[in-house]
Amino acid sequence: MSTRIAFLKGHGTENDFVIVPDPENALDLSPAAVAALCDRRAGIGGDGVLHVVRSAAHPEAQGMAAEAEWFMDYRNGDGSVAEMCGNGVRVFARYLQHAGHAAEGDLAIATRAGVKTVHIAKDGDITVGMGRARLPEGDVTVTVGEHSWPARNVNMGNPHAVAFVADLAHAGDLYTAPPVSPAATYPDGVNVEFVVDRGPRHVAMRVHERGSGETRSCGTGACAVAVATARRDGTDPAVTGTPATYTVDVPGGRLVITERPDGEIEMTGPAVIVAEGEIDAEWLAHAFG
Ligand SMILES: N[C@H](CCC[C@H](N)C(=O)O)C(=O)O
Repeated sequence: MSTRIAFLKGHGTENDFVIVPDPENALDLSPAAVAALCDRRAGIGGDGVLHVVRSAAHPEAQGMAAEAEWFMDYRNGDGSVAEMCGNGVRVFARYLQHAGHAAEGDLAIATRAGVKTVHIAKDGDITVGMGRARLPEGDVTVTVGEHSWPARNVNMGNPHAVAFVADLAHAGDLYTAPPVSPAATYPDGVNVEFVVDRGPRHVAMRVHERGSGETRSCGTGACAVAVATARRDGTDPAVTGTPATYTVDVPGGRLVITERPDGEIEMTGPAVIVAEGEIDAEWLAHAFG
């Protein structure tokens, strides 16, 4: 029998991930291997992979090792690398707790968008310090079939285009990436969110994620949506001097986003480890070429 590789399956508001613990960064997780793991028929299935590596063992995280012992090497389901994954950080923290590497309370996690502070609460919810949003000047345009909308360009470490629509059904089937123009705005692709109002400080969204397609939830996307909505509503905390908290309903559940007057954004939501098992290393090495 060939070597076995441990994995776990987890999700945060049904944004689901294959977790691959690899403290010494010994595995060669090629884009093809990631796509094989995420394949929902021939693999384990997931929107992405959380490769769990000690920061000191990864060239992109060594500089953060003094601050954060663990590095979330996040990959999208198509094998591409993304700067940040909000739901992924919560599930990553839950894995560290599950594996005995973290307890309730605060911990720091290294990511490609810098070190994120995480709080694991007694009630099980996890809060992530997501940092500040960047909102480059100028709207972009999102198109689905006959419909086009202006959209806010919001960067949460990764790129987002946030469009306010009258009905989430107008986003269509989201099987393919909605065209965003000018395309040059996002040379490396973009996550596209569609938003409707549900009440005061309460919205609902759908998302087409770069590298994963339509997902049931996007943590960085929910933050981008909350920030864009606060600008639309005139509740920008930097202007009002008071924090703005928005409830963001995603198809897979609910996230709560608070932006503070200093621009720092906190996201709170659930994270669940569903299963654990072993992968045949031979299969992974040859899956999908
Ligand atoms: N697809 C995203 C990364 C994952 C984001 C999402 N799953 C989240 O929870 O933030 C991108 O390529 O920027």
